[in-house]
Amino acid sequence: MIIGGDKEELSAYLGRKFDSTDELGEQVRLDLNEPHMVTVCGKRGSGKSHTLGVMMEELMTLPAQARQNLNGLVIDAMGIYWSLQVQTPDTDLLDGWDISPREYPVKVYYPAGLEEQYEEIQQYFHEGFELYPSELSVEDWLYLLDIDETQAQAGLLSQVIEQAEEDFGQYYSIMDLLDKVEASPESANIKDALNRRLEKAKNWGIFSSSGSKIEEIVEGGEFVVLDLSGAGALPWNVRTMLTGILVKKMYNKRSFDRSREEVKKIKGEHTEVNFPLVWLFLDEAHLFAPSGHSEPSTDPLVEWVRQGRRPGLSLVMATQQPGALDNRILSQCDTLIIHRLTAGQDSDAVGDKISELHDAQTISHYMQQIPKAPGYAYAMNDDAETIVPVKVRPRKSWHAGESAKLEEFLDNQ
Ligand SMILES: Nc1ncnc2c1ncn2[C@@H]1O[C@H](COP(=O)(O)OP(=O)(O)OP(=O)(O)O)[C@@H](O)[C@H]1O
Repeated sequence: MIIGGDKEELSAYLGRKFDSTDELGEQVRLDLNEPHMVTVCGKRGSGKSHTLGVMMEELMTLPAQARQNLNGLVIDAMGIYWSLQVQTPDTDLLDGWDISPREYPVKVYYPAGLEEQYEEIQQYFHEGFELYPSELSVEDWLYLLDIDETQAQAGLLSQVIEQAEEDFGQYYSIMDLLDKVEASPESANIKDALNRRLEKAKNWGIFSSSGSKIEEIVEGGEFVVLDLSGAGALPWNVRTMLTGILVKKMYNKRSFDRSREEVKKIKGEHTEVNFPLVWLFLDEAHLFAPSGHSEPSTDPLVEWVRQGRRPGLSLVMATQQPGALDNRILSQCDTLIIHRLTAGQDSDAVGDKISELHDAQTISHYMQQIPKAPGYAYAMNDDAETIVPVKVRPRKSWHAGESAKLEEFLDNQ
């Protein structure tokens, strides 16, 4: 069966149906033809990141003509999806699934200024990305540098940004801002305080002039992993800011391109995609769009899930805590993959969503039936009348989300 569609060649092999016996049943596939907003949820260790990895693998095996018009983009805050490039060593797990180990041609980007830290592992981490400081508004900077707008530093920051824009247009660096601070007639205390904060921002490695601009990395036919784990250097608010900027840019570019395609269609002319359709993957989504307070990525993500279908934008998110996710996002999701959840706020959030289905039981009913082992889930789609029990297939590539064990470091391993 294909959840949410009917074209097998444009669908993802997610896994096989399970029931109360040990036998697995028919294939369960997910539609990839239309844009979808997918939430994968479940408690720690239930198999969410693994399921995201399976969907990434499936996107990369779509027919070539489909693939060249889409981009798969993983915002990888945990630094675990680079391992799609390595085939799984757990070949025993593949028995009975009719699949073989595989490596995938993924391009991994890291913050350009952190090149040295990534040197040892550059076989799998290919290229740096960078952002111009001018991509951020004065308000963004105040937020990132943790400066209150009533502080004197805020006034100085806004002045130096204005001066840098006058002198260099959009092409100024943090060094230029530091020079302007130095030349300012402000008191030494205020200048020192702002300098310290700007120096810190320089060390994040994203305001470098040696990498690719983030919008240049989203190309048709490519599968891109943006490693925001940043060798531990990127504070969380920088990750959410970067995500917000990137999501907003992709949304704007793709929306405009869709209008162009529609005009061509009306004129009966052949259309080609300029900016590709995007499947965006986001793990730990509740940290990027939390309920209760707003992060810089919240509004761009809400807009993406609300308006993304027309321009062909999809989102696959994973979260341990669906109850902590902005509920404008959960309510716009058309597809849910529910791994094992514990009772409480998170089950309730998902329970509300599945109660929209005609024949659904309560969430606690499903959680009583689900096996304890990782990889079991229930899948539902707004258009389907049912909720489907599925054992997610094993990964063909290496899953890097496993816990580090001491035994790995013993000589005889
Ligand atoms: N469908 C599956 N088949 C086989 N093994 C699986 C499957 N799903 C998950 N696993 C294994 O279970 C373990 C936990 O999976 P995973 O890392 O995806 O959990 P998670 O829910 O993302 O956890 P966390 O919330 O801690 O990130 C891993 O060792 C993974 O290889």
